[in-house]
Amino acid sequence: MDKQQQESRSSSNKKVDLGVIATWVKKHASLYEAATRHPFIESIRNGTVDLSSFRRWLGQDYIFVRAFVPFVASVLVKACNETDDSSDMEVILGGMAALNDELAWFKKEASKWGVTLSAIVPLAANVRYCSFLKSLMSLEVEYTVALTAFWAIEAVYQDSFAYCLEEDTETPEELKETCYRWGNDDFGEWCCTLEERANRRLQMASEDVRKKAEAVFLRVLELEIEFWDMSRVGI
Ligand SMILES: Cc1ncc(CNC=O)c(N)n1
Repeated sequence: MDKQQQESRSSSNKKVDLGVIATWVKKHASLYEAATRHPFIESIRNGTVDLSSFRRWLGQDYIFVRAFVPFVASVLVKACNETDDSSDMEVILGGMAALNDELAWFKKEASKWGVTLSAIVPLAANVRYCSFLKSLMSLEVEYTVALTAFWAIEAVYQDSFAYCLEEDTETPEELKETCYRWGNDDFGEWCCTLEERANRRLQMASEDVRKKAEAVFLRVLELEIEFWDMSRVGI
């Protein structure tokens, strides 16, 4: 193999290694950072978090997760119908199983913080996010697009809460369990697997579907930022 061939080969290998999603995260780094290093997350990490903000986030997130379950179920149905590879189904099913524990955890955590879940009224940003999830459940939304959204939604939480658990942070002891729920290494690895599954689909997708998936990724980041913003609304 001559030198030129080697170079083109190594540069194309590099592209494959990076993956479509990693190139998007790089390309939209400032929006990604705004979603994963939000002032609410920074305040947990440096210990200045206002506990009424935390309570508000907790109640709103319970409502979100209840809407998230049927969305994930719709991704699972699409995987079963459309993919040639059963690994996707297994990864998605793992995510669904975790949501079962998560709903129980929210109830336990809410009672610890004196938050009455049955009395929570969804705020505007939450309503917007939940209707976005609903729109993604449509049969017209391609599996690859829905899978990318699923990855993005999970990755923002994983990245944000793992950041609060890094060494030499001031995260309050009583919030560590919450951070650990999404910031733990197993969830991190599961998110990487989900990213790989999404990358695989994106790579074989048409330009049109890839464009739609990128737009959905950006919309998820915006909605996550608005969701974190909600914690700051004074009541
Ligand atoms: C607003 C929002 N985004 C992502 C997650 C994480 N996924 C499931 O728990 C979440 N709980 N809430």
